[in-house]
Amino acid sequence: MTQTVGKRDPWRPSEVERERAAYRTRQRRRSFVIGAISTIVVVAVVLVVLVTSPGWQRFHSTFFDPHEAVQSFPVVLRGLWLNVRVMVVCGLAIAVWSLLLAVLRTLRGPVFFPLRAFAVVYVDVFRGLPLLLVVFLLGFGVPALQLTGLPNSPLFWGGCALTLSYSAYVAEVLRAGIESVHPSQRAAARSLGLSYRATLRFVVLPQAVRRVMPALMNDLISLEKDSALLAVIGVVDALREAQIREAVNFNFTAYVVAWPAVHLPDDPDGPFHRLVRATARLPGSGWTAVSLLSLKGVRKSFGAHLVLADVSLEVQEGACVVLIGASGSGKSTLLRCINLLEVVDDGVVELDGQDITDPRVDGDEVRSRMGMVFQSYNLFPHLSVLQNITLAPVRVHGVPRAQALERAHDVLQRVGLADKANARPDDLSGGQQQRVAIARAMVNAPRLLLLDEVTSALDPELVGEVLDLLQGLREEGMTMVLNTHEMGFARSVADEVCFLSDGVILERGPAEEVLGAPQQERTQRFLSRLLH
Ligand SMILES: Nc1ncnc2c1ncn2[C@@H]1O[C@H](COP(=O)(O)OP(=O)(O)OP(=O)(O)O)[C@@H](O)[C@H]1O
Repeated sequence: MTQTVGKRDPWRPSEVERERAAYRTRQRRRSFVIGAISTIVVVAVVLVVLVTSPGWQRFHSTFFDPHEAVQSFPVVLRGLWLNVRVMVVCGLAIAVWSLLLAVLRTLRGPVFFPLRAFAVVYVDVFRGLPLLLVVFLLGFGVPALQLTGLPNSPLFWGGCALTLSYSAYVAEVLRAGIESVHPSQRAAARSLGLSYRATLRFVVLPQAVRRVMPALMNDLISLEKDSALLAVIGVVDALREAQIREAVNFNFTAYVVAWPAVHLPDDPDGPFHRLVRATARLPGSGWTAVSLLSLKGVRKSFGAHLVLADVSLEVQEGACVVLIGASGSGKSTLLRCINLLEVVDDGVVELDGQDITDPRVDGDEVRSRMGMVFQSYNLFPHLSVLQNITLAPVRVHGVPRAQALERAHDVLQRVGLADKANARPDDLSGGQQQRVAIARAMVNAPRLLLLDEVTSALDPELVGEVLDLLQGLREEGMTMVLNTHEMGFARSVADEVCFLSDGVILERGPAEEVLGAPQQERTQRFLSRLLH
């Protein structure tokens, strides 16, 4: 346990760090002020040039003179208003339809083949057809069929043409965004118990949309400009009005759019301790060893590559089991199978006596009872530390937001990062990010904590802070299964060490036995390689 009484708190920012942060804030403010002043100056210059130009009177009377107005609204502006309405309504329809197409295209597995195929064909067909042709076909073709029940308005069909055509392009942009989000983000969300839909909504899409925003803005501006094409089927928009007025020979619509510190808890009766004890140990003063997790004959392969051949393991309530083994021996795969992030080919995984590999079991619910921490943290970069931690409690467990925030502050305090609640993950050091990831996995007091090489992405000096934290959890009785290459850490936390080789647990036992006096020749070789 780290003792901080009488010493500088190592997790609090130093004077130098505070000064650097203040300097960065001052720089940001200065850039903002310079940017704002430059913008105002440029806009003012453009306005002065416009208003003092020789053609200003004609320009003004064309667009703003009330004598040119129909129904007290200047006709060109009336056309522009139509453009804006088309853009808003079509924009919304395109957003919904293209998102659906993009998601359909990213579905995997043979069950979704027809939906995926539909989306592929749709996108290819509509991207191949000239927009003008679609406008003609729908704007003239459908009303000509005189089908009962369908509107005859060219504006309606023109809007449909824009929506159908643009959705194909926007769907591809969104798909690129969705696929650009690293799979580890999905794994992290699923490990928190978020359903496929919730993962898409709260983790994948916010990041995807942010990345493709510039491309989406291009499409929105193009949509505004292309709404002028509806003139060919008799819709009188701003450009058409302007042509009728013989006033301008530039695309007014486009112009308008362009303006427009690890403190291990000092208070063992504090809320965090109680939370952990309540779930990690059985009630009463005594410690009753109960098998929380049980693996029987687990088998997993990727294609022809057999990774787990036959793994059986019992993890007692409150125990810490450490998996060791050569790189590629299947340690991470085993953790992912326990967390149902991978589907086992054969065998049984039981949590609290329930067979969680049964296909009828709700995987999201099972995952929400476990916490998983990943080697590369897998924090959600678009959310603050606090939002990362409260996402699962609020969205999966239905905890009221205020209560979730309170819990989040508790765990942040616990991992020594109370002052980083509003920071973004990218603004934290590796060790701090990993502590946030542990806080995120801990916030719902999981029955079981899975830790996948949580220190291997860290600099040696940052490793200590994470190991201290895990050591503290271990002492509080949290049930943990972890894999690590840190043999010192394994020795200090493990109740049992399992050596994985060739898809099986080749040797297991108390840390001092397996690490100190291994029986198997392969374990001896592995350990001696680590030491030299
Ligand atoms: N999704 C996947 N598709 C195909 N092969 C995979 C996949 N995930 C893991 N593997 C393979 O399974 C084997 C075991 O990988 P795993 O990550 O479980 O090993 P590990 O023991 O955790 O290794 P390390 O200590 O290097 O992290 C490796 O050969 C890896 O290439």
